[in-house]
Amino acid sequence: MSRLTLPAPAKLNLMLHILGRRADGYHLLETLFQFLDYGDELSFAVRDDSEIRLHSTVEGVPHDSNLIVKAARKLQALTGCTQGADIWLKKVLPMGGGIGGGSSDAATTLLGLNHLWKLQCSEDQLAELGLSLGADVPVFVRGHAAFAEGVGEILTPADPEEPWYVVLVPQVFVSTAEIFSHPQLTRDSLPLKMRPVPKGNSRNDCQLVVEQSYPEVRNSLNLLSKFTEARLTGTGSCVFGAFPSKAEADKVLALLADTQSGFVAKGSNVSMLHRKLQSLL
Ligand SMILES: C[C@@](CO)(OP(=O)(O)O)[C@H](O)COP(=O)(O)OP(=O)(O)OC[C@H]1O[C@@H](n2ccc(N)nc2=O)[C@H](O)[C@@H]1O
Ligand SMILES: Nc1ncnc2c1ncn2[C@@H]1O[C@H](COP(=O)(O)OP(=O)(O)O)[C@@H](O)[C@H]1O
Repeated sequence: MSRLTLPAPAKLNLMLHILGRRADGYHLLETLFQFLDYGDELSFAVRDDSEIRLHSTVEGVPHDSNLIVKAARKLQALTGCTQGADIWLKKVLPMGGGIGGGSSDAATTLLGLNHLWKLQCSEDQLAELGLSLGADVPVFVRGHAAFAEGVGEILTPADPEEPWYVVLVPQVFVSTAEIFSHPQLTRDSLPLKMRPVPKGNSRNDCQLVVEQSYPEVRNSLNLLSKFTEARLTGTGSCVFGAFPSKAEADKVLALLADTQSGFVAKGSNVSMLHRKLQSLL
């Protein structure tokens, strides 16, 4: 049986402002998403029965709770598809790092199985289905860098610069729910009136609270700040800084390698998943 292998790229939140809170407790955001040419890898093979089997384990995540399995089952339910899938995951992205690994895995599953099962669901349908799995899934389904509003689901395509990034991975798990329920979180940023995001607006409103709660994150920010402006992505724990070339980013990562885990990756406004899918058509 032939396998379809697809990437599930990471994302960065190049800025993140919190404007308020909805009645259901979810926070209203303005954030700029960009992809990285770096991520997990998923392989899919069609099954003739309707089973969804993920053959790789993700630490701490039971099979049926994995966003990959949930995405596949939701797609079957939406379309009435009677085929199943064997799925393999090569996990590269750190979990709970604010770089969207779980959401990206879910989006790759939706697009990959839509292709393999020949469902012809529209991008709008898949993005809507994706939103029911997580606020970050739709941007991965769309595959273009975007300015996001609402809880992250109202997307306007954007084309920020595509530098090389050093991404540091502090060895702590930051819970998104914990940060969003923190009493000291800033929740009153004013909406931006201009697009693209004007210079000087790249702050992340979660950063202060995360730095206060996690000294490892503060330490990584301080170290990277010696070379370039360093910021938190999402609710962390990962921090990142931009460089004009791979060589410069590699050099900085090497200088920090004694105490820091991390990687170097190129920013990309078209996700590598979509580039790969395009090449299959
Ligand atoms: C903050 C962002 C920015 O990209 O990224 P991450 O750091 O998680 O990658 C996302 O909006 C994360 O969205 P998502 O990944 O769907 O969040 P979840 O883990 O499902 O949310 C966990 C909890 O955080 C709170 N939450 C989440 C998103 C949001 N806009 N407002 C919230 O208040 C809710 O209490 C929710 O139950
Ligand atoms: N395929 C998956 N990969 C990673 N995490 C997953 C996956 N499926 C479910 N999860 C759950 O989603 C949580 C958030 O994961 P992840 O998307 O990597 O972090 P973040 O939202 O901070 O970028 C994990 O802690 C895990 O419990």
